[in-house]
Amino acid sequence: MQAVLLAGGKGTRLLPLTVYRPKPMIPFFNRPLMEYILEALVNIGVDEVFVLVGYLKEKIMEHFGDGEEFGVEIHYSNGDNLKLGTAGAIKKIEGKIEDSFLVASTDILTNINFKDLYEFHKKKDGVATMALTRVEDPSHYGVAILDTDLRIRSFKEKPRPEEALSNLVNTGIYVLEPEVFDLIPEGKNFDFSLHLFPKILEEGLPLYGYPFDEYWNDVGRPSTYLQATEDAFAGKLKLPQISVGPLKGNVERGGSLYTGRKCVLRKTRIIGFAVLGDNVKIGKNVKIERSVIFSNVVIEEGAEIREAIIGENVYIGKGVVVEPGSVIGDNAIIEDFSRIGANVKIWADSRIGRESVILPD
Ligand SMILES: CC(=O)N[C@H]1[C@@H](OP(=O)(O)O)O[C@H](CO)[C@@H](O)[C@@H]1O
Repeated sequence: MQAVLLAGGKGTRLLPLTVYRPKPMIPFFNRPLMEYILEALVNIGVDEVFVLVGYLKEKIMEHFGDGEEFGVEIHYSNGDNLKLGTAGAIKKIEGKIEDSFLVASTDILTNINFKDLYEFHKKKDGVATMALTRVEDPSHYGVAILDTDLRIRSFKEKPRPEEALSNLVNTGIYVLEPEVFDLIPEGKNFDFSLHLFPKILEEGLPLYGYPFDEYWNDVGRPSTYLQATEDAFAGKLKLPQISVGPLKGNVERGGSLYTGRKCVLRKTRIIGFAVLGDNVKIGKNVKIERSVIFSNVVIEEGAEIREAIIGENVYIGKGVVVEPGSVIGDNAIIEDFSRIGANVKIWADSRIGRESVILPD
């Protein structure tokens, strides 16, 4: 079975974490995000994957290589997929697709049953099937309206609240028939949601919706990334090969901890959860609340990190306070007793001198 992974986007909403890594390489429980979806596809028998790369593609190609390590044959598309849009980029692999194929974004975490989705598509026999989930606020997504046979009757990308006629939204997961290639123009910017699906509907071709109840989260924003982390600890999002459990050792009780290799923690107070990458060194009396800290980070005595994401190779000095919603880019140095206010993004490679206060706009 063949699949296509969309991995070329710039990940703007996750800046500054995407300054030096593309979104599919953002660590989630210390593994690149894309590994989870790749593994789920391999588990249902996908044996050939085309990864459509663009922004910082070398990082993805270096990590996933020819796919052997992941039990799958991986090919990468060349060229500038950013200009072509999601659907325009798949046009390039037209000649290589033999049968119905799965397409998925790489910035999502989901427990969707891909096998069931694929079988649904085969049974309905449409030209495309879009996997759908229910959300409270559909205005950030593509919204579908289904008839009783689950055929999509209308689809609107990011509608205004008054235009959103359902709360069933596009999850960025599709099954397509090779005939959709005929609808995609060559070398032109063409997007799945903005162009391809509207065109399928316009031409009166059968497009089906597959609503599912299993976990799905778009981790393209810092808040949804932290929410997915919490959901994994709560067991709502099931992560294969990763067991997340309650605190052990000399870490104070009260929160959940997941660490990579070679981490050193002293008396650390965890509130909610903390996820650490490899080689994170944490000084005495540090307080971490509902935060994710990437690899090679040092956090000195008495610092307080609340609801934040801390990039790789960051140094956090003594008594520093990082307030909720903040994101600290790779290699940043935050010197002793500084305060990073709520929702502040500290750019990669920044240096914040001691006792500084960085406030939101
Ligand atoms: C233009 C486009 O591809 N829009 C998709 C896509 O939105 P982004 O804002 O591009 O992430 O992913 C959403 C699911 O995460 C989906 O609901 C929407 O239809």
